[in-house]
Amino acid sequence: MNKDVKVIKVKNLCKKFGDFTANNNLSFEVSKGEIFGFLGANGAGKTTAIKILCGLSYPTSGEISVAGFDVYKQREQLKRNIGYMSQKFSLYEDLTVFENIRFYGGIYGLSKEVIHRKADDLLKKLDLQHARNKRISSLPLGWKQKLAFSVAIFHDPEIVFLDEPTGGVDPVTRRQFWDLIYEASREGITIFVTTHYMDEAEYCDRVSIMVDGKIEALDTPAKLKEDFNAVDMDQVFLALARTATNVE
Ligand SMILES: Nc1ncnc2c1ncn2[C@@H]1O[C@H](COP(=O)(O)OP(=O)(O)OP(=O)(O)O)[C@@H](O)[C@H]1O
Repeated sequence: MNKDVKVIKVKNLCKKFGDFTANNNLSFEVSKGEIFGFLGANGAGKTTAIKILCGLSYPTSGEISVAGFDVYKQREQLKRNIGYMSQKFSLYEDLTVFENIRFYGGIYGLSKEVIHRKADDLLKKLDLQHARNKRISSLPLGWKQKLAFSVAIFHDPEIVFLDEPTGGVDPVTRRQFWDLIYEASREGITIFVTTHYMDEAEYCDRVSIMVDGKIEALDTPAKLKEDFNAVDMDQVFLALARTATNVE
């Protein structure tokens, strides 16, 4: 990780839907190659913030740049320099493995030659050569997710946004998925990930925890555990949720 290079800069981000404030004055920075966990209970405001960081929705106010691009004025450049994967939006089930790779590679403007070369390398790395011409719908969920992640970074983006990428898969497959995340991070890709699995929160370099639209804690998992006198991230998370309930 290169701590000097900040690839995400967020200052006083607010997002309102009418009278309701979904993101309340968020400020944070993410370094190049960092694995940044973006946690919060259901409805805390994570997806709202991710949509803004991906250039899909405008903030109500705040200064935000992603991969060096302004989220108000440079949305198209921003989108070309990021990758995105979620549990819901992922690969086309009716297309084959290779057709999906070719489709996404084409969207990002990669040439036919580059797509073929990189697809060969990718399928070899994932040990999925035999599945090249199989429809996505016929693959196990764990393979789909690894493939979806690899496709999301196929165009070598600066940052990849992962919105609950491992929902519904078993712990062993999730661990393998995280090996791919570590590898991408070592290659300099910044990882911005949301998850409801607290063991995954432990794998992050830093974690922010949002409660009711506000970031209530942000640090390394080790420091958060120390601050909250907790044995694991589950306890940290619960302590914050409890504080929020008491305030109400
Ligand atoms: N377009 C919208 N109009 C009005 N309210 C919205 C809109 N989008 C989101 N919200 C509200 O903003 C709050 C935050 O939603 P958001 O989807 O960002 O939460 P989340 O942390 O991603 O939750 P989850 O973990 O369930 O995905 C919720 O109360 C939601 O109902």
